Amino acid sequence: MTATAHDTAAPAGDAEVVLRAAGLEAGYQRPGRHGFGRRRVPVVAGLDLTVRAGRTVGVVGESGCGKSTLARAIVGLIPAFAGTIEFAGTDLASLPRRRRRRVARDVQMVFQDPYTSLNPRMTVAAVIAEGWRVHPGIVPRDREDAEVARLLDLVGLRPEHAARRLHELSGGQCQRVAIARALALRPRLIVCDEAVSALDMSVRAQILNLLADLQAELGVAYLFISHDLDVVRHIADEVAVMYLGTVVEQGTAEQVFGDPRHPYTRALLSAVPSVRDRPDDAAREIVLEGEVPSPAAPPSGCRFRTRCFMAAERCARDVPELIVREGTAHPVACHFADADTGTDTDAGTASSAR
Ligand SMILES: Nc1ncnc2c1ncn2[C@@H]1O[C@H](COP(=O)(O)OP(=O)(O)OP(=O)(O)O)[C@@H](O)[C@H]1O
Repeated sequence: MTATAHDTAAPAGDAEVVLRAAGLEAGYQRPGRHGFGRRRVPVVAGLDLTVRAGRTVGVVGESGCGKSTLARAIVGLIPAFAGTIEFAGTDLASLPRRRRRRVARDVQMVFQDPYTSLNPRMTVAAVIAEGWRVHPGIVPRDREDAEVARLLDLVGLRPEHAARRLHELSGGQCQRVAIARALALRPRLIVCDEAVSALDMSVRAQILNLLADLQAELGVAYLFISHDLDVVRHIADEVAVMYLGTVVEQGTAEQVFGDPRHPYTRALLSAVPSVRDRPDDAAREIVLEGEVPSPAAPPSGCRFRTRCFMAAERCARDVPELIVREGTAHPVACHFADADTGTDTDAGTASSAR
């Protein structure tokens, strides 16, 4: 792997905002109590997030914390229950379905498994051109073959690949096709949901480098969702740490990896010393006990408190806002974000503070 994206990137604050989610709630419907009616379960709950033009925001968190649900809400696969998803000045969350579909071409998604997200029996050319049927006027019909060839070249495939069917390609080649398909609509933002997780290490590095090159060339922004901190460390300019449907810490990659302030971020990073900016300084491993609680019955106050080694009485009462606090340089949703528990905490094991 080459230099990480944020080694060379310009400061985050100066680029235009392409996506801003505020107080976002999204999730699923479940049968109501005693089997009557249906009730909404907000898996994403009051989430704030900003993505700037041409930048990459990595979203990390344990399995089940709502990363995929966030992705699905942003691209419009599921509706928002509340809050806003402002994209280039328009609130996508409040648009009627039809108009939303029109804006949708600007926000594309690449899924983890191209074999299930795309039709393996279709030719590569048909997969790439499919979006042009839904959003006519992007490429004239008589220019489509040339545009497919250009997109294939862009993602490192040969023109001959156009006639092949997806099931004839390797996983890495399929993911390149999925990226070409997303780029075919000339989006400003691509949501990558575990887009390299199913790939071998060497192919993974190739696809990450491809994404970085495409960003430098086209200025596309990525919301890059991954449970793999090493991958996010490599590709992200900024990092948002998610726990039980909310962002608990967000900052530049240097801030989050070099000076993690939320106890949940500290616990995640302590398990992967290779991603720490200052590995010598890292706390010994903080073992998080238990699982992420059900989004249907989240803890009161701070959602992380039931697994937190720093939890106090106040945490059960007051919801901590995601704000820059005294002693922190970036937003953290913890009442005790300024407490120094860095190297020598008594936090060998997360105690329960129920
Ligand atoms: N279609 C669905 N219907 C009901 N609940 C769902 C559905 N999809 C996800 N959930 C619930 O939403 C919560 C978050 O799931 P989500 O897949 O968004 O998390 P994640 O962080 O992406 O985890 P993973 O990396 O394992 O996919 C989980 O409690 C899950 O059970």
